[in-house]
Amino acid sequence: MAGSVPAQEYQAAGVNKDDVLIPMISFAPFLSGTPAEKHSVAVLVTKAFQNSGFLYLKDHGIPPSAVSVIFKSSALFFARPQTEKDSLSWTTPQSNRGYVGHGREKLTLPEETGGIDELRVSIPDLKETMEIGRDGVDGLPNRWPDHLDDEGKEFKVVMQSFFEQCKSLHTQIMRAIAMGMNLPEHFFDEFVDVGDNNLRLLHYPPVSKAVFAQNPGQVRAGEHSDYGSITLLFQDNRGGLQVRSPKGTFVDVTPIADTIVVNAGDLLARWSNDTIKSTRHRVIEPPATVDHDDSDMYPARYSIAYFCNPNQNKFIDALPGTYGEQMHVPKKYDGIKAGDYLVQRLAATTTV
Ligand SMILES: O=C(O)CCC(=O)C(=O)O
Ligand SMILES: [Fe+2]
Repeated sequence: MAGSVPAQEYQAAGVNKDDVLIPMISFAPFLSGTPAEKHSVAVLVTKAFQNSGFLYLKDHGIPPSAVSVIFKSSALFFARPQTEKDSLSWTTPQSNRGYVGHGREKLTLPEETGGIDELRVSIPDLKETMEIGRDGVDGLPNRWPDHLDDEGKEFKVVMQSFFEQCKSLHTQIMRAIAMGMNLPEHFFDEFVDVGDNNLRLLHYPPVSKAVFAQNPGQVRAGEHSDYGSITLLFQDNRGGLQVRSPKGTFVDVTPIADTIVVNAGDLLARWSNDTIKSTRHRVIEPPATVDHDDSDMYPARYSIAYFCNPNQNKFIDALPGTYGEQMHVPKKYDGIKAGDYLVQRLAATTTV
């Protein structure tokens, strides 16, 4: 494009190992740059989704102060007595809202779901989560702690506000993908405007090092891919997130301050006729290099995942330009309603 800014200017090293390239991309030029700058960033973002399925996003418009408020509020929530958390329990995959206690979810690969109950008992994920959905959906209330105390009221306010900020960023990133795929910039707007997204607060409690020594298969969160369009992941500085490389090794997605790890989910991969990759990832005990203390416990880890989805009622069928006789590329999947797809996937990993 004439006058366009070289793409490299917005891209710095993130992770580059074992054929996994996770670029660091500054989003500011997309949000407020010239049309040429915007286009350059859109191409970079789309390439990252097509290449490793992962990228680090900086200058994304969500202020660090807002993120730190959410982490604080999340830590306060998980510090509540177990009985209070249990009173806000997650109920069904359709609702996907509420508190999920330790060991209740076991993230797995699709081919493993037959043995989910046995797996959950033998090597449960070492985590607890709080799931927050779009507010105001008939019959599917969020499990807010606002009736408990002032801290619970505050929790509701800050989470609602963060939910909206992340929802806007989802729309912007989908606009970047649309441009990068030579679709009209606002192509996806009508697919994501409802905000059928899911804000998941994660707490991986401190865990004895012996647990990992005794169970070679033990992880903090099992290997899986995400289900929806994209995930916005905010991590603390503890580490442990890894993606699976094409070589089959696991590569650390090292925490980088003030960035969001953004990855594509299975539904976006399907929508793109697999031109975009939904890459498997997991959370292990942090890499040995970080772990030089003498304690026999690994400290806690907190993270926040905002799972973005197309509107539940939207029919997701292969995107224009991703298949066709002229390209000699067949359409790989039947169309499916977004809500049906997501409920099927959630039902496979969690017990009611
Ligand atoms: O905690 C993390 O860093 C990742 C969690 C995750 O991948 C998930 O919940 O889908
Ligand atoms: Fe994930």
